[in-house]
This record gives sequence, structure tokens and C-alpha cells, in this order.
Amino acid sequence: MARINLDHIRHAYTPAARAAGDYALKEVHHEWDDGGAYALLGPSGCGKTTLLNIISGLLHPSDGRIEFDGVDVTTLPTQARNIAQVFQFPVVYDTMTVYDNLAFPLRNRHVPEDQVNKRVNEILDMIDLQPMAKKRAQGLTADQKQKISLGRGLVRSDVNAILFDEPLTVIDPHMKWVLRSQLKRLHRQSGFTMVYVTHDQTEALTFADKVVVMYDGQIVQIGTPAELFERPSHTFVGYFIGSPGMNVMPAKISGTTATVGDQSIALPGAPKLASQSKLELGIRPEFVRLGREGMPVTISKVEDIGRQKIVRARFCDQPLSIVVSEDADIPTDPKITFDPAGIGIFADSWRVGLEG
Ligand SMILES: Nc1ncnc2c1ncn2[C@@H]1O[C@H](COP(=O)(O)OP(=O)(O)OP(=O)(O)O)[C@@H](O)[C@H]1O
Repeated sequence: MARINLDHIRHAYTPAARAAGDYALKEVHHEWDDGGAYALLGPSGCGKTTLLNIISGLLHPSDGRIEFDGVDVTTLPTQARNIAQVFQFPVVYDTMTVYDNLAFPLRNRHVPEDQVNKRVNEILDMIDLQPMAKKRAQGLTADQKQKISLGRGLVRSDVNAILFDEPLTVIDPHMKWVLRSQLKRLHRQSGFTMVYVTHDQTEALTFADKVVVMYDGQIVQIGTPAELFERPSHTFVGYFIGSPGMNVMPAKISGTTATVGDQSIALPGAPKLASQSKLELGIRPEFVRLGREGMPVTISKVEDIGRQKIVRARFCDQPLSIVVSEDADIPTDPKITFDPAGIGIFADSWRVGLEG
């Protein structure tokens, strides 16, 4: 397993790149722990695959260096990086049996046959394909084939890292849940360094210890699922993580008071603002309290989602979502307050600290 050091990496697909906007991947400078489970999460086109391909060696970055355990691998081809990869669509040898497909990476490295047998059987149990071990891969369904691809990615125990590129896309929803939990368990048992690309927040949050949120070619935050929820560093993280996402509204700040429309909101401290910039107040729907006291809102819709209700409202001419418990009373003259612990102030989309 390896520690992965991304040292001032940038990548542009156009050779004459100059401006920041020319780069599909803007500067990335991070060190990822040996044995960590990282999910690269973000919308289509934000640069996840570009970063993954730089780690795997399919792509050489325009600038910067990449190291595995302190060894510079920036210009090494994929084969020389000792990694396993699982792609979005199955890559299997149709004429081989399921067993032989899984054994292939081990036999290729001359692992003794008794160890091959032990390891392949462990993986067959894990991906639930033991009954099909002797069948040729040819007649299998797409999700069975993808399970073989996943198994092949996991079968070796001597790799630097395992890279997954949206590996559960073709898997049916129930099996997706099962495989996600198994991957998590396997990560805990094995201590592999894993990097998992997805645009699905549930996949990222259940799989990863650390979620790497990407937006517009940048990493906007690396954090545990709880950190991303409680302290989003960027408004994008606020509304991409969580359902519904964080409420973000334009605000004016004076000392420890934020003003939204004609309403004044007391802050737990004065924001440390450097210069005039676009200022916003962010608050997750779970931290908005609905009752008979506070600031007036107009409710447009109440959605019952089982144990909770989502109240869609307007506050100072801005859309506002509120999460309340399923048995909560919805007042006829609704008012809201903001839990100070849940308020964030953002300048040019980035969270600013509060004094005190
Ligand atoms: N081979 C290429 N040549 C030119 N531009 C590319 C190439 N590959 C990707 N891009 C561009 O680079 C940016 C980042 O793409 P990338 O595939 O890394 O994003 P992504 O987050 O993985 O998206 P998706 O989830 O859709 O795969 C996009 O604007 C994309 O159009």
C-alpha cells in the first residue's frame, strides 16, 4: 500500500494553456494517507477522471509531480505503478471461467496455486459468485461481469493502490448497496489505499473515510462525511452534500450581525472578512427551526419523506428548505429562527472563520 503525494499537479488538455480556465484540473496539492479510503465526488466534468487517470498513469500531468511512498512516478506508465483498476464497465476474459478470471492477476505474478485458490475463494464468497465459479464469463449478465471486474481489482494483496472509476454504474440497486458495504469492510480488513470516483453522494459517503469534493477542476474540500455536513468549506459542498442541500442567501455583514433582506440575524462571532466580496449566509435545512416565534416565512409545499418532512418556503424573497420531524406541527402563521451552530458565512463562495 502507498501514501500518495500530489505535488502541485495541474492538467490542461490544450497544449497552449495559460489562464486558469484552460486547465481541466486546477492546482491540486495534497498528500493522501497510506491505507486511506478516498472518494472523489463531484458533478460531471469537474475533473474526477482526469485526476484518477493522473494517479493511474493513463495521463501525465501538464505540471507537478506525483509520488507513491516518496518515489516519483510522474512519468511511469500504468504497468509500472503496481496498481489495480476497476472501470465503469466490465473488463473480463469471456472465454475463461469466473474462477480463472479472478486467478489471472495472481497467476500472472507466479503466486503459488494453493494461495491462488485460497484468495480466489475468498473473493468469490465476497462477490457472491461461488456457484458460478466454473462457468465461462461469456454467458453472464452485465452486473455479474462487473462483479468479476471488482473481484479482480481486489484479489491481489501487494498493490500500491486500488482505483475505482464509477464501478457500480451497471450494478442493480440492491446489489450496489451490498457491494458498497462489502468494499467498506474489505477496506477495513485489508488496509488497501483506495481511490473511488463517483458522482453519487450516497456512494461516496458510505464508502470513504475522506471524501474529496471536486468542483470546476478544483478540490474544494477534503473531509469526513460529518465534516462536509457540519462545516462545508464552500457553498458548492453545502448544496451538493445533503438532501436537500444547504440554503444559501445573499447577506450583508456588520460586526456580529448578518442582514438578509430586511431581517437581522445574530452571528456567534464577527466574520473575518478581508475585503469587499460577494457575501452569503448558509444554513442547512436541519438547523432552521420552524415555530410561532421569529422571522416570517411563507410556506409553499410540505413533502413527507417518512421520518421527516421537508418544508419548502420563501424567506425574504429567497427559497428556503426546512427539515422538521414527521410529527411536527406546521403553524398557520409560520416563523423561523436559525440555530447559531448551523450558520456559516461565505465570501466569494468560501467559508470565512468567525472571531471569538
Ligand atoms: N481527452 C480530453 N480532451 C479534451 N478535454 C477533455 C478530455 N477529457 C476530459 N476533458 C475535459 O476535461 C474536463 C474534466 O473532465 P473529466 O472527465 O475529468 O471530468 P469528470 O468529473 O470525470 O466527469 P464525468 O463524471 O462526466 O466523467 C471536462 O471539461 C472535459 O470535457
